[in-house]
Amino acid sequence: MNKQEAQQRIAELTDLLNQYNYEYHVLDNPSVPDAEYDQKMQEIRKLEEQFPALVTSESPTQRVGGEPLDAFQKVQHNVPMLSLGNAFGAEDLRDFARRARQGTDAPISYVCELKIDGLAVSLLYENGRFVRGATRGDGTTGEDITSNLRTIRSMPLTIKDTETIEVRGEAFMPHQSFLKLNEQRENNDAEPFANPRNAAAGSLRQLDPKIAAGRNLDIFLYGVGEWESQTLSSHSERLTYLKELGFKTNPEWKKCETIEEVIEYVEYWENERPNLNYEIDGIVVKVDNLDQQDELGFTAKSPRWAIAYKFPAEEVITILREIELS
Ligand SMILES: NC(=O)c1c(N)nc(OC2CCCC2)nc1O[C@@H]1CCC[C@@H]1O
Repeated sequence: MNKQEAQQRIAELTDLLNQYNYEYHVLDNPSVPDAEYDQKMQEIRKLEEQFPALVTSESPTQRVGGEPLDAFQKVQHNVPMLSLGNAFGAEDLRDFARRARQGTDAPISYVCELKIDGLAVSLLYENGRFVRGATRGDGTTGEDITSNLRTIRSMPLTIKDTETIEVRGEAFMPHQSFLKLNEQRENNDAEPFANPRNAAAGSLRQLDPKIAAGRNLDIFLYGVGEWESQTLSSHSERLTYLKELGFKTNPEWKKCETIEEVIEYVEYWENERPNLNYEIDGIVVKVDNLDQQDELGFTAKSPRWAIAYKFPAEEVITILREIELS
């Protein structure tokens, strides 16, 4: 096979393997057996060994980077990554709705999302390629953890939209991965992680991407920061668009026309929470219409158009789950 043919075959394999990866890690619905995925990964690795000049950063072989970093670079968030005010009961949610109604004339509809208990991250794509990943940090300055975020299999290395778009979400460690990791750590006399959030944060702060690659991290995307075109008019349309682009969005989000509907959603998930295979610490409630979000604006550190309804701490349930699995 000459270089030209190898380049053609590498491109074919890259598209195929990225599709298989998407089906397995985002749709949870693989169309080919693992053996076929492994066989094609073997084939592209061999071709890239024969023709090193043909290796591109989008190749599925490049998910797990090379050398460990010496330190993380700082990243400035041009659009601040804000935190959320809290609500602890239905009345707090009704107060939130009352305040929102004072800030805008049109009727308000909401979007409710499970509040994933992980690490808020920012993913920057340029010309359809993942170019930089960062932690939220203090909201304006985060750390560049691109090489670690690349290792999250459910995160696409390329998307079909070629404009500059910064996507935001929560990186997390699913329960099964957390329990398995702590089992390994205890077998190696290492300190177990207290909870999946700490485990995810600790994994993404490793300077060696090979360590993060072994931690079975996952990610749900829930918003955008910088975006060249900003043509959509609601948050729910954004969630739909992110899914179309191939991002993993949490399937449980719901558009609610009234705050009473929001309260029903919150009560449902307070009961349903133990049946999830990842940690949530509440529900995020957002005003859906983006113009209304702009009208409502922000306080010093959080939006007036969003609030976090907090569930009581889940330590007890986590311990019970460990007992049940041991
Ligand atoms: N953890 C989450 O699942 C989550 C979410 N589903 N949606 C948002 O929306 C942002 C947008 C404006 C302010 C918060 N934030 C979330 O988590 C935040 C990020 C920073 C602090 C919280 O963890």
